[in-house]
Amino acid sequence: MYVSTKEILNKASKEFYAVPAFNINNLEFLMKIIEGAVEKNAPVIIETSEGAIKYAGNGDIYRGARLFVKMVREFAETVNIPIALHLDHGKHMEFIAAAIRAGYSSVMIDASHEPFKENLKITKEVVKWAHASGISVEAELGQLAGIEDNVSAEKNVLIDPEEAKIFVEETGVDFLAPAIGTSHGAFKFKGEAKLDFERLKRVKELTGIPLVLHGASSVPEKYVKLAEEFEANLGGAKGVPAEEIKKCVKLGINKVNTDTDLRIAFVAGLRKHLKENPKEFDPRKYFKEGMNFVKEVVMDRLEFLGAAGKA
Ligand SMILES: O=C(COP(=O)(O)O)N(O)CCCCO
Ligand code: NA
Ligand SMILES: [Zn+2]
Repeated sequence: MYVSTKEILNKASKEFYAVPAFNINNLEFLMKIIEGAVEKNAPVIIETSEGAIKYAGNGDIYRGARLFVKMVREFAETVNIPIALHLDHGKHMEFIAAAIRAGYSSVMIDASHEPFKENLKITKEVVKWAHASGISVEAELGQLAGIEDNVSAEKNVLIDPEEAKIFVEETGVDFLAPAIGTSHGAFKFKGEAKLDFERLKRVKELTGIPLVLHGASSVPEKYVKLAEEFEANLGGAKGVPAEEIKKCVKLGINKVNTDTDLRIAFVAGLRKHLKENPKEFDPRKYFKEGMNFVKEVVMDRLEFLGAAGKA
């Protein structure tokens, strides 16, 4: 079923589990995410960045958004698990407009780089606009950047729980992404992962709404090593250990954004298959191994987040 993201996340928030939000840019990743979620009988959120929409629409934003809605709806309407489609890191109004018009389940307005008052103002407007079309909204407070030696980067990027309370009350936003020390991509921490759990706990207590963890890829050793065996150069790649993410779920994280792990899993399989099958030129064959690794990551994440069996 194609459902609202709010429906999926409110249930997760009540029962203290989390649902992964997997980024896609193409059919292949979408196929394996859905396959994995069906096998785990789990809800799943598909998300696309502005870049993915530009890529799919070959520069035509509305066409790209529409294409993803049609692809995801086609899968959702033929399987028995709840599936939502979310615009990730909506920063420009034309993408938010296209996502709302195309029929996305939810949109993120990411104005976290703006000062608090400005972020609040912009988010409040987008909430009014999206809610008028029955679409839920995610926003971000604080900025995604690692914690170096337990103090946040000079820009004080971690979320302020008191500000979060005001922000949620004033904007009516449906879910919130608190910056607690993670960052995007494959090189998240210099030393060990450092997340500010106390801060997360406070934000949940003061806002009481579903929370989103960005930069939540674990960068599993298994796929990094395999990719490097086949000439990839991912030295220094480091993610958030699953145990740390599970602690975040216990403290109120309900949506866990995952992009990098799928990319690394896929490229490991692709590199391996191409190297081992120099005669192969059928994409349905040489994409297979990487697609199967994507499915492995999907199923493992659905399991450890507690979403398995919750469809
Ligand atoms: O928060 C995340 C997931 O971040 P990651 O998968 O890199 O940990 N996203 O919003 C996905 C898009 C960011 C680029 O990767
Ligand atoms: Na998002
Ligand atoms: Zn993110």
